[in-house]
Amino acid sequence: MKIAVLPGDGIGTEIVAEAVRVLNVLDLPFEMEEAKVGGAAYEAHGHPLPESTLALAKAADAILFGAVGDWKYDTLERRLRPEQAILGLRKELGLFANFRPALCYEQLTHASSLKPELVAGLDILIIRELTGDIYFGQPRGRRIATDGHFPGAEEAFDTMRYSRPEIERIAHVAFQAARKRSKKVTSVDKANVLETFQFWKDVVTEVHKEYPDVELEHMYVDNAAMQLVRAPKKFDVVFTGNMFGDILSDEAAMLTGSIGMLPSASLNAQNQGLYEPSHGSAPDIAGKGIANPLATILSAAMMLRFSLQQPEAADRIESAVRAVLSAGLRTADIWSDGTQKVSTREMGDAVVAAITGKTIITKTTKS
Ligand SMILES: NC(=O)C1=CN([C@@H]2O[C@H](COP(=O)(O)OP(=O)(O)OC[C@H]3O[C@@H](n4cnc5c(N)ncnc54)[C@H](O)[C@@H]3O)[C@@H](O)[C@H]2O)C=CC1
Ligand SMILES: CC(C)CC(=O)C(=O)O
Ligand SMILES: [Mg+2]
Repeated sequence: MKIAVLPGDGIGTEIVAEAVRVLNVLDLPFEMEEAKVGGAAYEAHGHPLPESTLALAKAADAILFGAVGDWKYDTLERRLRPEQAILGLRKELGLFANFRPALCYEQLTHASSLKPELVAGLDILIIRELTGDIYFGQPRGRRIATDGHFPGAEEAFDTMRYSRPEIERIAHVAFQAARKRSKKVTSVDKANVLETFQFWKDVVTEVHKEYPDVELEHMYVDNAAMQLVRAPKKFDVVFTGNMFGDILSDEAAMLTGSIGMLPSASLNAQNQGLYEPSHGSAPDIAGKGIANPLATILSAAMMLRFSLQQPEAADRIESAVRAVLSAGLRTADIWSDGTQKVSTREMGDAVVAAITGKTIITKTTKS
């Protein structure tokens, strides 16, 4: 089982180190190889996604990814910016299906910014199309406007587009995922304004005919953003395009307590996958040792289940995460009165201890 390990930038290196330690105690025949990506790769090789990193990712059974980006690269020309590495990997590997499960662990009900009763027991799955939409559409650029409100002025433009096969294949993923859950899909669009999303809605409605056992509702994205914080438990599978999914998944993260709790899997048609937390490189807390590694550790569990056919090992990781939360350990982002604040490393130590059957060290057990 070959795993490409791409930590990236900022907290990426800190959180991936913990996920790798967790994988290492599972006693499975992993072959892990690490490579630079994002700003780190730009510094070392002059490009955020060097050929060698891409080749490693392509040859691997699965990829464990941290995060890329830092404010200091924001003035680079776009093709050299760290974010192009993750976009490039998604495109080059055809990782069109992004799964972002948002689970509110019972121990974290009070860590959410919403009232506990709104999030207790929350278990929704965001399915986001990942290789199309305005993030990849061409043409894009800057030019002098020849029409519009200010002819002759500088302007910038991007292209939102989806083809029928792109929508069909991700719709099948969403309906099939819903079949394994509560059999309800909410397709989120902006069909009232955008032609791309009227087409999305039409195609999703057609594909739905093959899944009569699954309930389909359509919702405009502005309403979906509101309903997610009004009554999130009414959703089961939230299914949407690349940009809306990006935004709604960060919103959903807060239902679970923190963006540091939201794992993700990005799969291609061959079930090869890239596994990463849903958050970014968090330059504001990088190097402080306080980032929450659980989203990355839970992404490693998804990797074991989705790409490496090791469901029992995935269960072991997920049970260990529950155990450390039950023991009261919290990184700063999910800390509340009465719980014990721990560092990134200590959280990793605790998950490792829980997996290996050792006592999870808390302040209470120490004294
Ligand atoms: N897949 C990727 O590699 C992504 C990269 N980015 C990049 O990351 C950089 C920072 O972007 P932001 O908009 O600030 O988003 P971000 O997700 O990195 O951070 C947003 C906020 O959440 C906090 N946060 C994120 N992860 C955390 C964790 N594990 N534990 C505790 N707190 C955590 C941060 O401290 C920050 O306050 C940018 O360069 C951006 O382009 C952003 C999203 C995804
Ligand atoms: C850096 C972006 C391309 C990625 C992002 O925000 C995401 O996938 O959630
Ligand atoms: Mg995002």
